[in-house]
Amino acid sequence: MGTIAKKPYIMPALSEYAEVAARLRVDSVSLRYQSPKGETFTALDQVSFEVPDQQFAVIVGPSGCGKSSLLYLTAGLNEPSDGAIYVGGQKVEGPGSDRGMVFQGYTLFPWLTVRQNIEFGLKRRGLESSEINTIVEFYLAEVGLKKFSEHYPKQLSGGMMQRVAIARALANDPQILLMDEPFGALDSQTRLQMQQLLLRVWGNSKKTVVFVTHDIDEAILLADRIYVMGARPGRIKEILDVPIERPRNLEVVMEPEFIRMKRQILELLHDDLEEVH
Ligand SMILES: Nc1ncnc2c1ncn2[C@@H]1O[C@H](COP(=O)(O)OP(=O)(O)OP(=O)(O)O)[C@@H](O)[C@H]1O
Repeated sequence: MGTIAKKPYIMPALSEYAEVAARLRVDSVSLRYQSPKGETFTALDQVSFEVPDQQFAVIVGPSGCGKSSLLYLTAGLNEPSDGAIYVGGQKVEGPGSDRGMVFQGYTLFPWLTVRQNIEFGLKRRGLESSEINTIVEFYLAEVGLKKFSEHYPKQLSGGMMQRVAIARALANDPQILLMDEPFGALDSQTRLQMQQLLLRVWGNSKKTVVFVTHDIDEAILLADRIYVMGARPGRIKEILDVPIERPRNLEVVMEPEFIRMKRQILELLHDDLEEVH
């Protein structure tokens, strides 16, 4: 008797840690589509993974493995048949401004100028006009479009439009940026420039990014971690950390580690193709 025991520090359960540390948590997500004939097609089967805060996650996989479906579910544009997705610990139950989206098709409002496109979400959120101005000026400079602020989308190149889309998404200060083949429609030169721009902007904003691509070079150049998917049904086959130092420039493709990873990913994708045939 006598000494009063100090109240012990109780460690949060592991799952609580996971929710705090993981900006995105995909928990046993399955997605089934119904064909017009009533047949069920499993697009995603029990997919589970986490993306830690501030990480650049890249999803690669063969065509039809469910990469876009996964992003749409995370965006809240579709609902999983089973399982759940959490962003910042909150279950996704519909679209929300906590998730910024940049997709391949140019999704700018054609009737609004570059400036108006970027400020659109900020106005809707009711921010003061001086604050809106500061944010818009910052992101115009970030993506190098200050001189084009009064242009309309049809006056811009594809790369410039995607720069506006990135600025617009980041201006809303989302928890996570979802990017579905954002550079897929660009010529190879512009694509390389956009990759460097994105790395610079991401380095400054340190947002969590989930980026879908077919391009293995692009995946290794950008990612902290690569999620390799397999098809039929869509699932995560392998999660690979990219142990290449940042900042990364185009020369990185010559590094032995880059070549080793590229070979590893190609083998994983090749296995998947063989499983189908
Ligand atoms: N609305 C839908 N109804 C039925 N099936 C669908 C629907 N949307 C997608 N699918 C199917 O689900 C699977 C996954 O599609 P998804 O577009 O997510 O794949 P993906 O990996 O992004 O493909 P890609 O790389 O070719 O864009 C495909 O087989 C596709 O045909």
